[in-house]
Formats: sequence, C-alpha cells, structure tokens
Amino acid sequence: MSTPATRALRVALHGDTILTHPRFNKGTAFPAHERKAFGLTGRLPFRVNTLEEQCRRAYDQLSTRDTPLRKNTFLQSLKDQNWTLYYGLISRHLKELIPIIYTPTQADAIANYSHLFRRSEGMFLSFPNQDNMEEDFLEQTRGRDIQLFVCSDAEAILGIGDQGVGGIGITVAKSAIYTLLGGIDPSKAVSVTLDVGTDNEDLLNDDLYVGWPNGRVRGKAYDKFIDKLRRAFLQPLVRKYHPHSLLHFEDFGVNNAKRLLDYYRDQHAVFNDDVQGTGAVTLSALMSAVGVTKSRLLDQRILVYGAGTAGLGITKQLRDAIVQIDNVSEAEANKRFWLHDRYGLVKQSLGINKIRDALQEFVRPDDEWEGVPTNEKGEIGLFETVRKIKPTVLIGCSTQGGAFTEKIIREMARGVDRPIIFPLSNPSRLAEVNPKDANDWTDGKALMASGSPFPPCKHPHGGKDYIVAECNNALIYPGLGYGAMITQARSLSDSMIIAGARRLASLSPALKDPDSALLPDFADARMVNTEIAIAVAEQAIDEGLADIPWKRDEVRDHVMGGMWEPVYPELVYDKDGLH
Ligand SMILES: NC(=O)c1ccc[n+]([C@@H]2O[C@H](COP(=O)([O-])OP(=O)(O)OC[C@H]3O[C@@H](n4cnc5c(N)ncnc54)[C@H](O)[C@@H]3O)[C@@H](O)[C@H]2O)c1
Ligand SMILES: O=C(O)C[C@H](O)C(=O)O
Ligand SMILES: [Mn+2]
Repeated sequence: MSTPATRALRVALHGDTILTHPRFNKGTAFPAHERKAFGLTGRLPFRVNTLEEQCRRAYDQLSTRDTPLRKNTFLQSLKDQNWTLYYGLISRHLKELIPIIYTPTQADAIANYSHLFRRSEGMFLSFPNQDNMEEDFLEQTRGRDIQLFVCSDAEAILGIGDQGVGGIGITVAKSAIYTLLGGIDPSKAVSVTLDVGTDNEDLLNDDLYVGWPNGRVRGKAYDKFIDKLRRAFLQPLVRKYHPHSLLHFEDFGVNNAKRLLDYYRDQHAVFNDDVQGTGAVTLSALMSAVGVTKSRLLDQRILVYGAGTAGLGITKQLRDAIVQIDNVSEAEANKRFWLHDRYGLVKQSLGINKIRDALQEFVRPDDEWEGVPTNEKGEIGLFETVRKIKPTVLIGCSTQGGAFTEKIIREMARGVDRPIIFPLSNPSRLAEVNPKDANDWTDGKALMASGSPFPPCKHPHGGKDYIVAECNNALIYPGLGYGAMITQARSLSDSMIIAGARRLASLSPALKDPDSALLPDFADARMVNTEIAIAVAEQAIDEGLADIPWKRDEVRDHVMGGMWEPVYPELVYDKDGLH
C-alpha cells in the first residue's frame, strides 16, 4: 500500500463531473496542468490554492456557523464536496471538531436527519426492497477494494434510541473516525444502514421522514431479513469479493447486537463496537485508574449501572482481563461485579423472566442481601447497593442522565478513598453524572472518565485542574479495526482486543503523573490508534490469525505506511481510469 501523496491516480472524469466528485475534487487546489487535463481551466478562478490555504478559508466559514449543529451541517456539506479538504480541516482541529462530527453533536444530526437531508451518503438496505438487496449492494461495491463495512439497524443509537433511517448518521460518523484516527482510506469504506422500520412515533408522524414509514420489523421477519442479508451479502459477496474486509456492527438493539456478533464471529472478521470497543476502552481506563490507586483489577468491587449492550460488553471485558492478568478462575472474577438494570440490582429472586440469559453468570445470590431495604416490588436501588458493597468502581451505561445523584456519589466516597466513576452514556446530556459535580461531591478525589467530552474540573482546594478522560470507544476501535485489516486477520480475537487495550493503557498520562487524565487526550488520538493498531497486528501474527507475507518486526512500517492521509494525490486523465 502507498499513501496518496506518493501515487498518481488515473481518473476518467471530466469537467463538472470531477468538480462534483468528493473523492477527486480539489477545488481551487487543482494545479494548472490538471485543470487543463480535466477541462477545468475555465471552470475555476485563476489562483491556485494550497490545501493549507483552503483549510484556513473553510475554518473561517465554519466559524461563522453559530451552533454545533450548524457546524455539523456545514462539515457534512464540505464532505459531500471534497474529502481531502474535509479530513484535512478536521485533522488540523481534531479536538475541537470531533465533538461536532461525532458525539455529542452527531446525535442531534441523526435525530433531525430527515429535516437536514441534502444528499445521501452510504448504502440503504430497506426492508421493502429486500428482493433487490444483492443488486443494491453490488451497485456500490462492484470492482471496488472495500476494507470496511460499518453497519447499523439504528435500534439503539447512542443513548437516544430508535432513530430509523437516521441511523445512517452513526455509521458515516464511525467511518469518518476510522479515516481520521485509523488511517482508513475513505474510498475503501462503506456505511450501511438496515432500514427495518422504526418504532419512534415522532418519526412515524413526520411526513418529511425519509425512511420506510413502518413499525420496526421484529421476530421472525427480522431474522429472515438478516438471513437474506447474510446469504446475499456476507457469504457470496463480502467473502468472495472483500474477504479481508472488517464488518463493524454499531448501535443494534440489545437483543441483536451480541447475537449477530456470535453468529458471524467464526465466519469473518467482525466487530461489535458497543460490546467490544466499549469494553476495551473502559478496560484501559480502569487499568490506568488502578495504577493510580496502586491496586489490582482483582481488588475492585465493580458496580455497572445499565446492563444492556455496553454494560454487559464492559463487564465481560473487565472479567476476562481479571482472569488473564490476575490469574483467577472466571467464577472467582465474576464475584467482583454487581450489575444494575431498570429493575434494580440483578439478583436471584428477580426470577429468570426479568434477567436476560446473557446476564446469568453475574446474578447475585439473595442471601447476600438479607436485611437490605427494597421497594414494594422487592427491587434494590442503586443507593442501597452502593451503601452495602462500597464499590471502588461505578460505571454508568444506562442512558439515564443524572442517575448518579449527590447522595449516591457522597455515599460511595464514604466507602473508598479514591472512587473511580465513569459516566459513559452519550450524548453529554445523558451522562449519569456531570464530572464537575462528582468532583465537588468527592472533594476532588474521584478518578473519572466520561463517554462524551467534558471540560476539566477545578480542584476544590486549588492546584491543578483535573482532566476528565474521554472514555469513548473511538479512542480504540479505529486502531483495533485497522490492526485487523492491515494483517488481513481472519478474525478479530479477544486477545487482539486485550493487546490493544493494554497498549492504550500504557499510553495513559496518569501512568507518569497520578493527577493526570486516565486516558490520552483526543488531540493525540491518531498517534494512539496507530500504536493500538501495531499492538493488535503483532498479536494477530503471534496468534497465527494474520494472512500476510510479512513478519512481526515489519509491523510498524506496514501500519504507518498503509495509513491514508488527507493530502491531494496527483491526478492523471485516463479514459479507462477511475470514475
Ligand atoms: N462511551 C462509550 O464509548 C459508549 C459506548 C457504547 C455505549 N455508550 C452509551 O451507553 C449507553 C447505553 O448504550 P447501550 O448500547 O448499552 O444501550 P442498551 O439499550 O443496550 O442498554 C441500556 C441499558 O440501561 C438499562 N436502563 C434503563 N433505565 C435504567 C435505569 N433507570 N437503571 C438502570 N438501568 C437502566 C436498560 O434496561 C438497558 O439494559 C448509551 O447512552 C450509549 O451512548 C457509550
Ligand atoms: O458513538 C459513541 O459516541 C460511542 C458509542 O458507540 C455509543 O453508542 O455511545
Ligand atoms: Mn455505539
């Protein structure tokens, strides 16, 4: 592989068709000889700009947009016009602009998708068109070298639930992050939304809704659709034409996320970001926190609030790490976890009807809770659990903004010297606690990480501000995915994920200074994901999962050399070239 800067691209487009093609368009940066070759001399103003100058102009234009959502819309238009400029601009202002194109602002863009709609991007596989699925797929992929498919059915977008066809917005945002932080060539990624209807009444009652206006298909009909997808898409097409691609699942509902992952795992390199990406980044943050408290993972009492896709993914990832790192049995490691869901503590007497199968290994025995007050339904609330078990770690992935109240946080801080508190729900308004409040209520002792970005916290007694780490799967999934792709790994194994998480933890500022952030800053996220990709690729080779002719000591060169960068490639007109 080579970067665009080192290889001329042969392109068959001419005149307006190249100016309106976001992959090849350079706008005012077309040099004179390319303007001539592509029929652009009279179509562009005289002066040739550098990418740097274009970025300055675009940044000025962006700055006149006065709300995050307007900035998001502006950037989406820029992406529709010119990929290099879009990625070049965001790369130059990574920390400022990631929250605009990703969480939290992208949540608003998704919720308003049908009203903001200008131009479609990605692949729409709609339930009523399922008989044409194969053709719809081939239309966009024929002859292309695809490395990445990001796929969602939009049932559980971030914490904002069922967003119907607007779910395409999370897949394109996740793809853009792969490009920005993982160096994936955007022309080799495809975002796919499965439009199986929606149960979101606001969307169904909106006559401008652009998706299939129908209730969400569930049960057998959904399974049949997925099965068709599998037969039309995965087996003959993806495996035949794109055997080394990574299939990334995002924001499926809790009943489908894990099922799809397990189903495909042995057949292809698949990855569920909400289960595995979230588990991995949270493991890194926790490894870093236990470094600060000078304890082991095994010493923790971990309370996970919200036992859905992310909650269970995190729990299992932490459990597996305890088994691997602290060398205990799974049953022993399971005892370090207490899970909560909408029916309170996950305990035996709730009965199997309430507790989904996947949670069974973490159910707490009843005799542990004798004498603990319950509500009229016999459920144990979060405050009671905190008082009883004195958790060292409290993780929120419940979508319940503000659920970690002052009373709960103060109670936690009474039981432990340095409470580890991770409100991970997105977008920002759904965080279980605002880190500023948790900082005040714990007298500056809390070690924190959040799912969306929050400003640093003032120390109650003066001194250095506390930087709240952003514990978002975007800090790790691009590296996990890219490490798998570059080694053409047959699967993305648990050990590859743990290798990535350990590398991320090793880059944490808190390792050097315990008062610093638990995870690296998003401004460094590209370097961080490069390192993660290297660790993952090395592990793939060690495990014999890689399908490449090169050796372990060449990993760094291949990883760095294969990363796409927002730089204009030289373009040459060729009537048989790309179009
Ligand atoms: N930081 C990250 O990287 C990251 C990654 C994935 C998900 N998330 C966030 O985590 C949240 C959950 O995502 P998910 O995909 O797991 O969704 P999900 O719907 O699968 O899980 C949410 C769970 O919370 C439970 N819940 C609802 N109300 C509750 C209450 N009052 N008390 C306790 N539990 C309650 C639900 O029953 C469900 O099991 C979302 O806000 C999402 O944005 C963050
Ligand atoms: O998309 C994000 O910001 C993280 C995560 O995948 C989520 O669903 O919240
Ligand atoms: Mn997600």
